[in-house]
Amino acid sequence: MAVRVHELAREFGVPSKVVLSTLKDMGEYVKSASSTVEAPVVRRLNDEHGDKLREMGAKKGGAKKAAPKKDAPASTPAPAESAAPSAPPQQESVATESVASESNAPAAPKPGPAAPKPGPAAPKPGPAAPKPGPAAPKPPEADAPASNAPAPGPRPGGPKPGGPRPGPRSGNARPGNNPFSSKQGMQQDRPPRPPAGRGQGQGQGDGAGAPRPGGMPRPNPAMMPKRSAVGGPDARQGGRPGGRPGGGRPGAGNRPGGGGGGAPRPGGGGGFSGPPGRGRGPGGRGGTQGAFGRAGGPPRRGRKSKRAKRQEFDQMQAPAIGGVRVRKGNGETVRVARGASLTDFAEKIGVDAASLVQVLFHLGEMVTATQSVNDETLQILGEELNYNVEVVSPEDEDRELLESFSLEFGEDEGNDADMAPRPPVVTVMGHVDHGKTKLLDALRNANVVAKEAGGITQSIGAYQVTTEVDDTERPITFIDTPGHEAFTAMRARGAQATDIAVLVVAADDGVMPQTVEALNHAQAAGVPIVVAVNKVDKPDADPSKARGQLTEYGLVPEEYGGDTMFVDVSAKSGTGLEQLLEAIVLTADASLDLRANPDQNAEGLAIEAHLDRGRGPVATVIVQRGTLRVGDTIVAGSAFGRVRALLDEFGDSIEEAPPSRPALVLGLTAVPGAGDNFMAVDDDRIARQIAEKREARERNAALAKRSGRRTLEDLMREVEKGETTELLLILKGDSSGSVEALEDSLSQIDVGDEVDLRVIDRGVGAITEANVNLATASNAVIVGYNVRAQGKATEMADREGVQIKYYSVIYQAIEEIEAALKGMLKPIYEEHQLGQAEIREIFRSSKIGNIAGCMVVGGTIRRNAKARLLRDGNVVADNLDLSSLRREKDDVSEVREGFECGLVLRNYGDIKIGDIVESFELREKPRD
Ligand SMILES: Nc1nc2c(ncn2[C@@H]2O[C@H](COP(=O)(O)OP(=O)(O)OP(=O)(O)O)[C@@H](O)[C@H]2O)c(=O)[nH]1
Repeated sequence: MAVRVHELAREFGVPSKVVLSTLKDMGEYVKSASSTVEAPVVRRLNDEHGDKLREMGAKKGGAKKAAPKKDAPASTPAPAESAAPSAPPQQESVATESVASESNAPAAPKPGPAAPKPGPAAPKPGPAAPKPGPAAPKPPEADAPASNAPAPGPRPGGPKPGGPRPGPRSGNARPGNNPFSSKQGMQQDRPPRPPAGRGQGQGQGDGAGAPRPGGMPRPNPAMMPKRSAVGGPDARQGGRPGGRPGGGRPGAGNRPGGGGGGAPRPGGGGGFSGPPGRGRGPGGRGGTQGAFGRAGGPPRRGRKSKRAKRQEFDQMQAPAIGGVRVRKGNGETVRVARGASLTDFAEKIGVDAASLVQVLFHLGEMVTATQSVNDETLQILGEELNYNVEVVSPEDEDRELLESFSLEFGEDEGNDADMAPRPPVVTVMGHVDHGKTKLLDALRNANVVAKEAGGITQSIGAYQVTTEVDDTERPITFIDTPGHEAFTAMRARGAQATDIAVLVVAADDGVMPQTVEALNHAQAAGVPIVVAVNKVDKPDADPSKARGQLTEYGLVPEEYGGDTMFVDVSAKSGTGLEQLLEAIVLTADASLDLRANPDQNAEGLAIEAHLDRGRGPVATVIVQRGTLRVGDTIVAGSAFGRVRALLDEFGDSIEEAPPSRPALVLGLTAVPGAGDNFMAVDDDRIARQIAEKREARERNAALAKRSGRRTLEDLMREVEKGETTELLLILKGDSSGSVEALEDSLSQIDVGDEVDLRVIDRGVGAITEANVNLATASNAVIVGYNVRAQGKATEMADREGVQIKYYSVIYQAIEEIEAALKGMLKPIYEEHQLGQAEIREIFRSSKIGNIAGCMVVGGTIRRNAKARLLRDGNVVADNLDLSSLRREKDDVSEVREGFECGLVLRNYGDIKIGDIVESFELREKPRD
């Protein structure tokens, strides 16, 4: 990645001290000629001073230093000619351009910024004459590469064929000369290697004509017969002994000394060819010669331990990608959990995670070893390493886990004859304040009153009501958490509890943004919708407006010839409720086949769960198939236990819960999450094992997430650079549903890319010391939703300066957090003009510099404001300060139009009569 100063100096053909001083001028502190310079600095050096340095080099000792480069083509003309007739002229141009291309080379591997900056010569295929410098010393070998000349290799030092990123991502569209391509850098299917052996094929055809430099260490015979190829073996060799420490990691086509190959080495190794006769140091990372080993010379013939030899052999087997050696697979399938980190993947394929980080870096992606990476990245990495990566979703994983116990979730047992009808499960959604809660209450109460006078329902998260349709009692299950947040959160977990959605639209308000959101969610889930036009009791109610509006979203009322049932209701006065229930039943009958096998082990979903002081973990489940009975052993997410009691929405004990029946379950060992599936199993042990495995998996996932968290130092660095600001939150709530709903809503807050919000932990129950601990460590804010801090947590939070915010209304929490995020945005300043003064006279003072005698020609000149100097309408100096502003002999803070004044621009003396001094202020602009 980095190159040493003296190597840079050699490259430019100037003494090291020239490079040193140039670097110093650039503000880079570099100690000595052997200090290393990082890739971005090399790039800057090249960009800003490259030409100058090369010129100097050419003048000074051009013949001496630059000679190898310029001479090289001359020393290899024969091969080039024989290889490709067009080569000679091209070689010349390559030779002359090589410097230019080199100048970009160091930047090449840097994926982001470098990508869009294709080196001028980069795309030019110049296979025959890559970095000729090192080639010169070994002309006899030149013929070998010559035979490779036509190979489409990247031009040396031109390793930026559009940047690495697009390459791998675009699959086949990878540029042909992409040194990172699996077809190039790592290919295994290379043609047999000509006996000429060493010195040929600098990775990838690029090195043709550029034999291995004399000093290329250790032409280890062991590596010779293996892997054939144009560039193949050399690519490997390049990475091994030829590599340079750190920056070395030369690899396929990257051997710097060997002609720069594709020069994908970040930091410039590829661009700055090593001195002829000098190996580029011992192997890249992991090279057996020690990353900081000898700087060249003849190979040492010292004894090697068996282990070292073994390692070396392994290294030889390992192809290199952009200079990184990673053992490649043979197309094996590797299963990786979704969101796995490189460490996880590395473990699976038995390589070092750090090398995968590097490979990805070369592929244009910057991730840490423990950071979770997306599916696409895993696939790309797999492709590059010749593995067939199968990303396994948590659902798949869970399915497999259950399969390992010969269990299956989600399928009814038996055949058609075993199926019995089940009631529909309904979720009520709609815009805020349109009356969802009131409607749910009204439905519940109306039904209760009708049935058993005095029965008071408890909120267990769901309830069942009955209605009579065609003389039959038809039960309907309502999920009592209104709003689509919970619905979506569950869907995100692959759980779908809802059969039908009731979309509540207030007749006086019509369709609103969340109405549309809700209907989109329902439609996306393929859930039929019944529209409840609510608040029809209101004088300004206009039920037909909602009908008309919803038609535009594909919900056409039956009365308009569509197939969506619209019912006018008033949750307040109770009108239309029976019709609504009927509409639900009819819609279910018309569009769904709601049947389940009641005679099997129960399966379903946990829709709510919390920790009850007296009763321990309690969960509301909705049975989807089978029948849940007291005494059953169940596993729900990572909780398990034997059902101690089942309660219905009246708080009454029930013995069993058939399909679609919501029930409160007591007896679990832990609180499951909303949306977790549950199933009854025959054996306690199985339940425990499944729960434990799930818990371990969750823990690992959480750990991976946490370790991927940026450290405070990272954060500070980023803030300093003005890159991102992040707000970390820990959410605690009274139930898993509310926590999930809150998290889901928070994730939808959008304040642009500058600021990030991340929930690093969440849970049900009081805020504990452990929460405060985590918040302290990660500088997070704790949000308590309907919960309080427990024990010493408050004290500890005060001591540690951890902020705890309490809320009992979700929207308030969201609003405040959104405001906080906006507060974290850097202020936007806008310029505000104050006035202009014309310089009429200049007084020179040896003490305070040039004093401008001015006339304020417009507005006001203010001392504490900023100033700029205009000459003939052009800005000649900006962002200046006034060190003094005087009227007559008095210091003043401002001078208005029409008055004369004397002013001094701080640290700026280049003023002329007739110049205009403009005074302006930067005012903070409130964000919308
Ligand atoms: N006049 C009238 N007012 C109603 C009706 N239904 C609900 N309201 C009122 O509308 C307001 C909002 O009702 P909620 O049930 O809280 O609405 P919501 O959709 O659940 O609101 P959020 O929970 O905030 O999303 C309350 O003041 C209700 O009393 C109705 O049918 N007629």
